[in-house]
Amino acid sequence: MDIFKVLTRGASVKKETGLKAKAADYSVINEKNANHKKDNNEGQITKELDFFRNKRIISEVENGKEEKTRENDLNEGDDSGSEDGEIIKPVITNAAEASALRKSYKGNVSGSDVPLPIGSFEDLISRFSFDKRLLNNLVENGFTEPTPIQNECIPVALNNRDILACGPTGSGKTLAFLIPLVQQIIDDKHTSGLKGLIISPTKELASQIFIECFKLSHKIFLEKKRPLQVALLSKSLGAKLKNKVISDKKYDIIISTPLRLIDVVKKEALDLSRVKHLIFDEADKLFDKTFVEQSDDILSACKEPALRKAMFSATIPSSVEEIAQSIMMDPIRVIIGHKEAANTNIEQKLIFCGNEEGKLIAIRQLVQEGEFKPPIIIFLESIARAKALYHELMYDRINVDVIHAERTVLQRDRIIERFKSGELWCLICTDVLARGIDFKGVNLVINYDVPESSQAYVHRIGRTGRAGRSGKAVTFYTKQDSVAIKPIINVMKQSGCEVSKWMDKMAKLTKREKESIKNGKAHTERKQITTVPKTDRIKRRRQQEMIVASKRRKNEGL
Ligand SMILES: Nc1ncnc2c1ncn2[C@@H]1O[C@H](COP(=O)(O)OP(=O)(O)OP(=O)(O)O)[C@@H](O)[C@H]1O
Repeated sequence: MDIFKVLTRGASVKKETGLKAKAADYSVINEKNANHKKDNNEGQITKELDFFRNKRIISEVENGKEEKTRENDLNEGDDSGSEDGEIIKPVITNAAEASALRKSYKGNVSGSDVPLPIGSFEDLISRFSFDKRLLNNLVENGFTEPTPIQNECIPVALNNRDILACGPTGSGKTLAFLIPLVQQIIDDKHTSGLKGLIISPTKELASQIFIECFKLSHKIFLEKKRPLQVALLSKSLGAKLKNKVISDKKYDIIISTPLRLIDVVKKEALDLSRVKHLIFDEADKLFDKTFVEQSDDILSACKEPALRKAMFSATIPSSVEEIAQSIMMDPIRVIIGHKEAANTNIEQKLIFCGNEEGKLIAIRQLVQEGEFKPPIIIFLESIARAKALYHELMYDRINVDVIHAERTVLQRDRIIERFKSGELWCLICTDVLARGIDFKGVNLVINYDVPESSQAYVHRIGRTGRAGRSGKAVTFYTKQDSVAIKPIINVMKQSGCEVSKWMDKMAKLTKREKESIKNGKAHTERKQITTVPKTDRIKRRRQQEMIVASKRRKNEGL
């Protein structure tokens, strides 16, 4: 069967054999690996985020139903602590072992009194009296060995130190801040109220962090057999807090976007004065011009003198480092890999398309050549362009949908769920999904439009090649991208990709060009996306208008 037919196959075909089986089975594309992939992905989909189950969890947490289940769980026995006296020897016991381990994953850790990294999760038991229930939750979720960013950041946080951490996309930064946070809440079980606050730039990412945190704190009880309470600050929870339907003392950890949090704090519905651990995920985004004021407001509302602060991202430009150094107390800086590079599991490629029409032709060529292997994410620079490409690819009968800020939360959730389950093969989006979102099996990322900065590029292509998997990223560029493409070539070089001589020569940025990129002026206005001749477009629009008018007449009973 040719690849184009496979791609344009509708969801109805999948229903015959069941969603999971189909989601797992890209067999037509890679027949050799069919069985292997099927086994892997089936497990992954059931274990991974069943999105509607997650939605239920969010609302059950708000409505308190979850507590009942957890109370029942309590009767199954609390095996926290290490009362059985079993002593597990830490794997990393001295500076020489630490240095060898760091060398193996190109870790650069600096600051005063840097603690030894952990060599395994078991190390935590002997070194930090780690909660066994928490360790069990890690293992039950399939996390048996720490990733490098976790090797380093967990002991730093458990030593109650401020952290500035930078590690590749998809390398496990979420657990690197969640594991010590949950342990610290357990250790602090005698004080009630909000102690841990995690800030994320988007709702989707906040929701993903919440689910991870929820799984990690499963069956963990604090003083008086009270379950550890985690919440996502959703619109409805915000309203309940404002109306005092729920007490703001109820939760131990809250995950939120900046604006929603500030809204609730300003209405005095949530008190941040006792927060002891404040974590900024995607910190460079939260301290750029879009969010810096809100982040500052949050910092001011957290009045606890011993407040521990942590910043995590795959990209930390020097401007953010400066801010971090000014707001943190004697921080430890953890860098895994090269700070300016992308994840080395991603094969990166540039395609010159000449002009805008050339980009559509390039996509069709990828399809023809069998390079368009789902699941695929395509990034564009604006909502209008994302919508336009969606219509073009729909017209080509590709199994595609689009996410951007104008779609409702419900629409966005549904599309993400369909993409995660494998029902939807190609997802078009703006930068709203560029950061943090963990779609595990993405095969290919296409930058239909050159991203506005090297950081945006690293995050966009980081939606593939996650958790040790490999992935591909293709960036289209035209004559008008001659400046904007330069930082991308530099990232490719830093990530160890082969760069031809002419590309290398082209990558050198003048002072003026650097300035124009910094001010977002490297792009000029792009031409509309379409390969359909103007007369055909007018014909299509007229047809559409006639259909709408006919429907309206029918509704009006004419
Ligand atoms: N110790 C571990 N063992 C196995 N898998 C892990 C481990 N830690 C994290 N993962 C998995 O790795 C994937 C990527 O993790 P995560 O989303 O935290 O990456 P990230 O570094 O925050 O990426 P990004 O920079 O894109 O936000 C997730 O699917 C997560 O479940």
